[in-house]
Amino acid sequence: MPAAPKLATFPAIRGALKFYQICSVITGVGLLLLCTEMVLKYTPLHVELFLGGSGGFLWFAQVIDRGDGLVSTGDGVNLSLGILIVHGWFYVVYLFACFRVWSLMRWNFARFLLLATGGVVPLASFFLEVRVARDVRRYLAEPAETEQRPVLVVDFGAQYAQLIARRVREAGVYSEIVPHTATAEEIAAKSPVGIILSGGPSSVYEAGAPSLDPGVFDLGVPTLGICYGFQVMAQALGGEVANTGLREYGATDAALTGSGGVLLGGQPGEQNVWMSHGDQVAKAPEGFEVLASTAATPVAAFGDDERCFYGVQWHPEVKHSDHGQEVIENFLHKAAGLPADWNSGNVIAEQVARIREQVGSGRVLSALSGGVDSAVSTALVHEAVGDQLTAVFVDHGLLRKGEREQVEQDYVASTGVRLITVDAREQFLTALSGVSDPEEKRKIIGREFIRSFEKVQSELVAEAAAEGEPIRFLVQGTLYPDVVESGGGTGTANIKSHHNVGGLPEDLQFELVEPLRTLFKDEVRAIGRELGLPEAIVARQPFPGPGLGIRIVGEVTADRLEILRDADAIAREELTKAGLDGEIWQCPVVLLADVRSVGVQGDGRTYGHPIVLRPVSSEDAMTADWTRLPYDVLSKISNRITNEVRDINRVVLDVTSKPPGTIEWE
Ligand SMILES: Nc1ncnc2c1ncn2[C@@H]1O[C@H](COP(=O)(O)OP(=O)(O)OP(=O)(O)O)[C@@H](O)[C@H]1O
Ligand SMILES: O=c1[nH]c(=O)c2[nH+]cn([C@@H]3O[C@H](COP(=O)(O)O)[C@@H](O)[C@H]3O)c2[nH]1
Ligand SMILES: NC(=O)CC[C@H](N)C(=O)O
Repeated sequence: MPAAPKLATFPAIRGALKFYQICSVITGVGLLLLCTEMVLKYTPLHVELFLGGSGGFLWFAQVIDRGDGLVSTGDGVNLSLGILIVHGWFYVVYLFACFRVWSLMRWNFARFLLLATGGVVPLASFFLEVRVARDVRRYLAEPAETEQRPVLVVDFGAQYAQLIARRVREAGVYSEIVPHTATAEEIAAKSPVGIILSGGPSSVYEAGAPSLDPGVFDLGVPTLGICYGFQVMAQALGGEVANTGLREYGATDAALTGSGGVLLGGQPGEQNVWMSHGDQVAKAPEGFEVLASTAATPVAAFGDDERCFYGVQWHPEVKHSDHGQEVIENFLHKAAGLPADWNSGNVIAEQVARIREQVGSGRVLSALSGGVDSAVSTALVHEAVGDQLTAVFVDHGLLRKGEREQVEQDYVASTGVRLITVDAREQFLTALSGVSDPEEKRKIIGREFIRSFEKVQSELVAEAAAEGEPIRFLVQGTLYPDVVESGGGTGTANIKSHHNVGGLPEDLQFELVEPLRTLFKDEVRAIGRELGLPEAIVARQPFPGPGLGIRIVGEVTADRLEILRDADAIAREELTKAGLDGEIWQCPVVLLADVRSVGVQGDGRTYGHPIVLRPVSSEDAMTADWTRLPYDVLSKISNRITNEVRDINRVVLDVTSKPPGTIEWE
């Protein structure tokens, strides 16, 4: 079955259905008239209907068969001929109406051909119209019942849009992010139960600053503005935003005005909030009550209970705001009245339904790396479509020691999914030969991944001798941070092209199935546990898809890979032995292959490469800190690597947080 239509197309689908229904009735009636006209003309009756002329207002004139064809004898307007011409032309309009519904609904081509028969088979258009209207209406009505209605986070290019969405989900309410360019109609089509306007780097009064379709404020949806979003709200609703020269960055004391209203009620009158702004709301819009202020910002929070509009100048989504999560929860539960009923169980039910709808009876390949993300996405799709799924693991030669065997044994043993391993070591190494630019490496790896999946799909099709129909769907364990870092947010910079997002080739033929695309790793782990995946898989530390390829600074060669693989195995073994696996997020081991330093080993001079240890702690990989590992563990790792791994004479520790560094070196 073709892909499911997008929510944003719902208004267009409704319009197209109405147009199609009108056209169906006209075409159906036209066709019946045409049939009647033909019966009258071509059966022994041999008459045609005329308007005006010698026979009166409406009359039948004989048609004479002269042997070489039928000849009209009437004068006036030949209605029979008119019906024929009008129906012919209107059939073109009818086909267009069918095409519109068909393409918006993304039905298959056979269905279009069926709809087209409505204009040539008597009565068919009436039956088809009933079927189409029922199917489309059922589809339009379904999401409200089966899909979670979201709180939409409108992204104004914020660093923290994803963090806001995450905090909302932590409060037990489903949340999605939309760009600020979304129109009121597109937002309405998602049936949001709340809207949160994010922060952003611009100033609302500057020309070209990101703005919001003013119609969004007329949708009657409870709305909370944060920082830039607070200022957008103030400006759009008749307040004033100005640059007074007073700025606040970091920890700031805020004082509630009175009880703080619904938004801040129950919180201490004086509290520490985290600010990051240079502009401020100089005047709250009509109907709003000021709820808090700081020394530099008289209007630091406001609310209009009647319209359920609220705003705060500070960032309640960051942990540094002492009562931040309470602000978000007050907005969601008390102001907007939303229950805390979203959890990983809902995600499973919803995603399973969505996947079934998207994939239908088609066959699916799932890119399985053995990591948490792909293990969970594969398990979800397996739950949805069972044996239609085949998992594919690519051994690209950039894996760690023992990884291939682990994936082949662990995953298959615990899930029973059919797994195909592709040996693409040669292919990847050849493609990477001579390349040392990180982005170029990532793009090559992304492309070779897809080429490997394409190879498997043609082999599978050939194996099943399956009417030659290609496998169109490819499952990837893409998470939200992969999308954002690849520049997939609105106005967000491309930090690095994650192979599964920004590194995909332009000629990609697969339709992607990415059920985890809006989620963070810890949310994905919760879903994995809910699906019954073993802890050994769910708790695995992340390992990037491009593997050791982006941990060799310099050209990737078989020899360098072997060195890095040995060093990595030692670091992992010692960290596990010391019981530190649960404490760190991951510990990339990086080979500075294009760097050499002088050393002394066995009384002789060495000129070897350094290895970098990068242990990091993180909540979601969007930010990270370097992990303070015990010295004796570091010392053990360093000793073993310099002793046991050839060509390595130095081990260094990376003590950079993210930002400014990223977790991986490339
Ligand atoms: N060797 C591989 N074979 C097949 N697919 C892969 C491979 N490596 C990565 N992928 C695909 O790319 C996606 C992104 O990789 P990524 O490393 O972010 O996720 P992961 O490996 O599943 O999980 P984790 O980040 O926890 O290691 C994976 O979810 C998977 O779909
Ligand atoms: O599947 C992936 N494909 C990639 O191209 C990629 N690059 C980084 N990572 C992993 O993502 C997290 C954040 O890494 P960075 O701070 O280096 O961006 C860390 O957990 C990294 O290991 C990747 N995962
Ligand atoms: N963090 C923000 O949203 C900042 C908003 C705006 N640019 C200001 O400086 O006030």
